[in-house]
Amino acid sequence: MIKKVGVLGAGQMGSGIAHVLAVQEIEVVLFDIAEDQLAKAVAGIEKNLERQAKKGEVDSASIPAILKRIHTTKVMGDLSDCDMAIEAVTERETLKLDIFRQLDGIVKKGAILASNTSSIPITRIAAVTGRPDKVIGMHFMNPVPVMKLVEVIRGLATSDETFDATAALVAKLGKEMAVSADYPGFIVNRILIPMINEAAFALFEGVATVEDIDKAMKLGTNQPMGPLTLADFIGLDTCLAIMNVLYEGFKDTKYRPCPLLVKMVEAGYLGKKAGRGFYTY
Ligand SMILES: CC(=O)CC(=O)SCCNC(=O)CCNC(=O)[C@H](O)C(C)(C)COP(=O)(O)OP(=O)(O)OC[C@H]1O[C@@H](n2cnc3c(N)ncnc32)[C@H](O)[C@@H]1OP(=O)(O)O
Ligand SMILES: NC(=O)C1=CN([C@@H]2O[C@H](COP(=O)(O)OP(=O)(O)OC[C@H]3O[C@@H](n4cnc5c(N)ncnc54)[C@H](OP(=O)(O)O)[C@@H]3O)[C@@H](O)[C@H]2O)C=CC1
Repeated sequence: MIKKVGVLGAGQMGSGIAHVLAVQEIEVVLFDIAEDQLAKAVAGIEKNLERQAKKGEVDSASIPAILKRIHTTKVMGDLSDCDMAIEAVTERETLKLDIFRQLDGIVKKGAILASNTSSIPITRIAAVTGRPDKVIGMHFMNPVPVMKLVEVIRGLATSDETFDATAALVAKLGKEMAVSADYPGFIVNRILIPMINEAAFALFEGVATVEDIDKAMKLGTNQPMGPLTLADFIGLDTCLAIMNVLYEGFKDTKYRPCPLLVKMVEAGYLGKKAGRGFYTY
C-alpha cells in the first residue's frame, strides 16, 4: 500500500504531482533545494485546488486538509520512511543520476523510486541504484491535475511487482496509463517535441509569425494550444533538453534542435515560468 510519497523538485510538475497525491489522501513530502520554490509550489497548489473547487471537481471545505497533507522540506533525509519517491527535478541526466544515488541510500528498502522524466531512459537511471527492480518511469503530463495520462516506462530490470504497484497508483489517482518501452522520449515526447521543434524551425526559417503558426495549428488541427504556446507552457529548457536526449539517443539528425530554440534558452527565455518565451507574459 502506498500511503506516503516523497516528491523531489517543486517546479511545475513536482507541485502538480504533490497536488494530485494529496487530493487522494496520500501523505506527501515535497522536497526542493530552494525555499522560495517550495513556497511558490504550495501557493500554486492552493490556487489550482480553488480552480478545481470552482469546477466542482474538489470540495472547497476539504482544501485545508489536502494542503495539510503536503509537507515541504529542503532535507532529502525527510523522505526516508516514504513508500515511494517520485523525482521531478530539472531534465538533466547528471542531476537525476545524482538524485537517484542519494535516494537509494536514504529511502527505506522496498520503496519504489520513480522518475517523472520526459525522455531519459529509465534503465540508465536504475543502474546507479542498488534496487533497479524498484525503479520505474511514471511520466505525468502538464498540467498534472488536468491531464488524464500517465506514461509508465519499465527499465530492463523493473519488476512486475513495481509495475503493478505503479499501475495501481495511476488508477487511484483517476488517471489513464499508457505503457512505453524504455527508449528516448517514450511515446508522447517522441512525437510531440519534434513537432514543437518543427514549429520553431518554421519560425526560424520565416515560414510564418509566432501568432500565425499557433493560430494555424489551433484552428487547423483543433489542438487546445498552438505548438509555440505549448512550448512556453512546458518550458523551452525542457523542450530543448528532450530534443537533445532524442538526438543523442538515436544519433539521427532529424532530431537536431532548432538553433533559434537553443538561442532562446541561452538567453534565459524559458517560457511562461520565466515570464518570456515565444510570447511575453
Ligand atoms: C513535456 C512532457 O514531458 C509531457 C507533457 O506534459 S506535453 C504537454 C501536455 N499538455 C498539453 O498538451 C496541454 C494542452 N493544453 C490544454 O490542454 C489546455 O490549454 C489546458 C488544460 C492547459 C487549459 O485548458 P483551458 O480550458 O484553457 O483551462 P482554463 O480553465 O481556461 O485555464 C486556462 C489556464 O489555467 C491553467 N490550468 C487550467 N486548469 C489547471 C489546473 N487544474 N492546474 C494547473 N493549471 C491549470 C492553464 O494552463 C491556463 O494557465 P493560465 O491560467 O496561467 O493561463
Ligand atoms: N514541463 C512539462 O511540461 C513537463 C516536464 N516533465 C519533466 O518533469 C521534470 C521537471 O520538469 P518541470 O517541473 O517542468 O521543471 P521546473 O523547471 O518547473 O522545475 C524543476 C524543479 O527542480 C528543482 N531542482 C533543480 N535542481 C534540484 C536539486 N538538485 N534538488 C532538488 N530540486 C532541484 C528546481 O528548483 P530550482 O528552480 O530552485 O532550481 C525546480 O523546482 C523534468 O524531468 C521534465 O522533463 C514531465 C512532464 C511535463
